[in-house]
Amino acid sequence: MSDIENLPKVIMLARENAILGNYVESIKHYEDGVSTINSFMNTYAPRATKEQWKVVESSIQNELVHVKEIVSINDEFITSFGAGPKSSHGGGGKSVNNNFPNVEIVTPENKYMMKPPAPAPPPMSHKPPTYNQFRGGDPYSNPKGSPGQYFGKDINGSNENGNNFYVQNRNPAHFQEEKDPDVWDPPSPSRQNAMNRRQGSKWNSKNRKPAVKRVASQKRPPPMPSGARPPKEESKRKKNTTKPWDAEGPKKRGGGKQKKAESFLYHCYPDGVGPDTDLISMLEKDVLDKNPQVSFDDIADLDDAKNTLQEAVLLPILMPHYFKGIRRPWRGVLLFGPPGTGKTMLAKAVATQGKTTFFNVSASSLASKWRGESEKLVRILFEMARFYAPSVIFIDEMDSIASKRSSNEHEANRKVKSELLIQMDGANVASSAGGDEKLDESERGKSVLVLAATNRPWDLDEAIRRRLEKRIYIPLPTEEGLRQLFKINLKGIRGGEDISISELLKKCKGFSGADIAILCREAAMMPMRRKLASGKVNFYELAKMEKELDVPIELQDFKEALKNISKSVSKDNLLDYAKWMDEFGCK
Ligand SMILES: Nc1ncnc2c1ncn2[C@@H]1O[C@H](COP(=O)(O)OP(=O)(O)OP(=O)(O)O)[C@@H](O)[C@H]1O
Repeated sequence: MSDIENLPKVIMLARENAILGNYVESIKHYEDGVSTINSFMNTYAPRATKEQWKVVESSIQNELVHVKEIVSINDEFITSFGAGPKSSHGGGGKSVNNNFPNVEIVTPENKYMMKPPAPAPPPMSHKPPTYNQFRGGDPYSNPKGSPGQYFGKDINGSNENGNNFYVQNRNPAHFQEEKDPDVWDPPSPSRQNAMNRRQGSKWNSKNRKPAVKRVASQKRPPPMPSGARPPKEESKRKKNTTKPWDAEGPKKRGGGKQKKAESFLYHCYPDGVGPDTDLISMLEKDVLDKNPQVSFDDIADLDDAKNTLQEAVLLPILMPHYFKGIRRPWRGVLLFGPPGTGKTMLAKAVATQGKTTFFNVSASSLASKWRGESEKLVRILFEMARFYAPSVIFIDEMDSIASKRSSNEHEANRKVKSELLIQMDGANVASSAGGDEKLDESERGKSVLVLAATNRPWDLDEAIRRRLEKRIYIPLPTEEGLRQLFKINLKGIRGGEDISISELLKKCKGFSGADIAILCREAAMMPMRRKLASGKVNFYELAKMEKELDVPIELQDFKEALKNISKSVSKDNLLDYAKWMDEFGCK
């Protein structure tokens, strides 16, 4: 616990060191902070607060990424100007640069002898501080985008004289004669690299080559954005599909460095920093579900759907040679049906059983939260899925991003939809009709399956519908299904002798799996509610009676609970599903 209490102090040190240019120290403190949060989340943190801790962790990670970015750009700058040892790591740097013999470099000692620098040109990039600095921002102010601004309004990046250490020590503007502010220099190699990093993301549509289906003879396209540094030897190696979160993996392969290269982020950017670091980190953190842990046995009923999914996902992985040509794996599978019938559980079970990497994407969050970046996000998502293949990309609420096209549709929506179509066409390495014959051994079985779910299949865009080749109806549970649902939900809970399942089944006709789960939860709380309603105890006294309240659930409890709960799917709704199933569904 004491570690977590020290967290604010650690982060404060990390920020202060970043501002003072002591990046090694800063990174060390940030990493300490992140690991403190992680171990706290895994041990003491109350369940209810975990989401909030994740947010805190993510924002600290972001700051860490930016500090690393500054270090990397500084190193690059220093290398290209031959400025000797890597001063960006916290050292002072030389006062004279041998490549620029007539030009003094500003140090804290000689800074007041310098001429005021040329006014800064208009900012090109709205984001990281390093760009302003490379563009010759005014070092005697705290420029927009300085580390001070970057690390929070309450922290300024200045020393006691009001000057910004970082900018003073590293700004190329100081190395130059006074210039016409309206005339910009051509970018230096290092500046050009920096610009390319931001602008040259391969996921930006204008930089992107048209999606091409890969065949065996074509190797994976180079993942690095143009202009960024070439990947180090480690990441150039043949793709390793061992999951990075596999605890045994790195040990077997001998160390943390390799583990890094196996993550998609480090695969794209060997030093962990690049224009799309934020998006990749977000996807790795929020969308990549490392451990869905749902088995088919946890799911009641739905035998047909289970068999179809096993055939669609598991068999192609197990028998890749059989699933080629006309038997090639499905490109996409749609699970449709009323809400709360187990579609998400099925998708997770498929991923768990197939030991595939599971990407759990909620379409609405993809469309709204990342508006503007959604299209790029889709591209990175599929690229990441290919990297971690075999993978399952589960897109819940598919209708919300892939609804029918209309003339007054928002441009952003249209773009996301088109991107989805392009990516689905190229998603499955083994799905191209002719190319799969040429696939080499390592590519076989490394498929990416798009598994989509919707409660409104009739709203889907036709082109998307066509790519979801297998469309499986997930209906309300049958009577046997309801029986299994009670069994699953009441596992580990004592039931009174008087509970008649057949009586309950009659009352629960038309209930979904989610309705049954809620009913069982309500019934299990009834003894506690009765005690409270008797008026004999208050909340505090109740809290001391935990053992006394843990009594078997009785039929009466279910009857009481049924007064508060009713089915959530209407008959009309069921007719709509049946109609759509007749027209477009697969048996
Ligand atoms: N067949 C089932 N077997 C076991 N539990 C089920 C089943 N169907 C639903 N449930 C229960 O309902 C909850 C919701 O299920 P799930 O999220 O898979 O439904 P869904 O069909 O994806 O719903 P939605 O369409 O609203 O997203 C589960 O957490 C589980 O408790």
